[in-house]
Amino acid sequence: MDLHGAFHVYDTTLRDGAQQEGLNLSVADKLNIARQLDGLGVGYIEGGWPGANPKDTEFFRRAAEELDLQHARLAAFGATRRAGVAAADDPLVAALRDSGASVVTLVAKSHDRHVELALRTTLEENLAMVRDTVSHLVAEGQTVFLDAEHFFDGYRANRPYALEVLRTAYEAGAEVAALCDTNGGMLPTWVGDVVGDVVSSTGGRVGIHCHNDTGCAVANSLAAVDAGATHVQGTINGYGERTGNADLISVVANLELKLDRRVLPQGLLAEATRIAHAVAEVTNVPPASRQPYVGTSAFAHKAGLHASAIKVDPNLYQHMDPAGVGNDMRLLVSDMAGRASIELKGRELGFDLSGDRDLVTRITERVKVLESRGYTFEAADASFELLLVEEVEGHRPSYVDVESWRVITETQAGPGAEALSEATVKLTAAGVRYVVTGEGNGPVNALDQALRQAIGQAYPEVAKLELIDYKVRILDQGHGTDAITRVLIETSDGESSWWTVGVGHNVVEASWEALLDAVTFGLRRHHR
Ligand SMILES: CC(=O)SCCNC(=O)CCNC(=O)[C@H](O)C(C)(C)COP(=O)(O)OP(=O)(O)OC[C@H]1O[C@@H](n2cnc3c(N)ncnc32)[C@H](O)[C@@H]1OP(=O)(O)O
Ligand SMILES: CC(=O)C(=O)O
Repeated sequence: MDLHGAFHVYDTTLRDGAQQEGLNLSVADKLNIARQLDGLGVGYIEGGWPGANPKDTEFFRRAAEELDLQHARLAAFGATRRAGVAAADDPLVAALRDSGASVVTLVAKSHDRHVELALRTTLEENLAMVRDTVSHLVAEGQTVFLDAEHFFDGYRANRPYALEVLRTAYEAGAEVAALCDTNGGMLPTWVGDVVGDVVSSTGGRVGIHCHNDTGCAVANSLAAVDAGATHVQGTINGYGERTGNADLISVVANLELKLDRRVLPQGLLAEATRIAHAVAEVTNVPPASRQPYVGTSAFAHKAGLHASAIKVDPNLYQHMDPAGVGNDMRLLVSDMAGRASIELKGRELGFDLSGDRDLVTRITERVKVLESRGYTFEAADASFELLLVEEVEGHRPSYVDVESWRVITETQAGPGAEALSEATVKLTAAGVRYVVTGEGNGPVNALDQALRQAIGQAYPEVAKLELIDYKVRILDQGHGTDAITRVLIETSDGESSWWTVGVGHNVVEASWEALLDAVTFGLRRHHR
């Protein structure tokens, strides 16, 4: 498939995505993301604006040396020459020319008001800026795309001029004119009408670049493609200025899976979930669980009625097979579960509960009662698994017999003195009684230390377990310090992680319950 011919999938995560508030990428981050994007099979990776800042200039230098792209071409982004300056003499145009990128995407004004107010030049000079810059770079051997900024607003204000900017670019050698909904205010039918007119009026290749200010960036991009655009821009996870750009994975998945258009190399869409999450790791922006296609909740089912139909055929409550984008179906257990949810969750965890209606009913009812007391099993799979094992095997998995625990917090007198907690745990493990004291900077930390030191003497594998996240939620607000507290704990053994839950009037008591579940689950996993 000729990715650069039939249809352009153009990623701007490293340029417009990096314009998102709170997102800051180093050169190494950008190189890492570029490799991920190439793994997804996009046709173009816009790497940034060389010449605008040292980091982007450095990115293009290192990309030329270090990136071995299999699918994508690297694009350098920049603006048309300044008014009144020859393109060859404009330092920012020179930086694009010398970037080593084979493609340059030039942002140009196409809205008459912007030309006059922002550029403070004449409409004629703006056309000359477009013409000179495109032809200069084409003459230097680069492929040039034009990003027509504020195109849709400009088209409404002065259609002949907006079209004239595009025609000028095409005549100077631009291969694509991407129509930008820069302020993100468009709706799909409006975009479709304008793109259709541009395609028939200019005969040039049209692209689309949408922002998400109306929540329609993906829909607007699809409307543009439907109307004849053959170049679509977007970003991974929809990063971008303000409310972001079109989420490129949603756009591409819709094109491939719903509209039957091949826009990525065969098989690579199945990498989408992994890549979206890998990019989120680099950007350090937590991935949105409800993100279409690739979110962890995208194929998660909570309602009992859904699960009972899914038991017959998952497609009854799913718009597609999650494997198509590398995602997984998940069953959530909560007070909204019915027997089918429990049965399916059991299957997911390796238990066949299908033949025992009473058992499934008992587990379902127990979950509902516990959830009414504040437990949440959809967020604590490991605690649910222990409950399941207890019901199936008739006893709760246990490696220790806890006799007692206590914790005190002490503050020494004097300026700057910090509170220190000390916990004592008494338990029997593998037939031996242990009395162990642990210290920590808080009561839960001290308890965690004491518990793991005590168990660790009988089961050294506990040393691998690490508490990696801890969440506390007060459940019945209004009761002040008498409220019920729910604690969720995430624990890792270095290979995977799991969540456990504890509930109590006392935050330390709730934490202890979640800690004990966490260690029990870890040991059970190790011994299996
Ligand atoms: C719609 C978009 O998101 S486009 C991408 C925008 N991205 C960025 O702005 C990030 C990178 N930008 C930068 O680092 C800086 O703004 C630079 C290096 C490009 C320019 O910095 P400065 O020279 O300090 O100018 P400043 O940012 O204040 O203003 C932009 C200048 O570019 C001009 N300009 C804006 N759009 C264009 C254009 N399409 N073609 C040519 N010139 C343009 C403006 O008129 C202004 O000119 P002036 O300095 O004569 O007033
Ligand atoms: C070019 C660009 O990012 C925009 O117009 O939104």
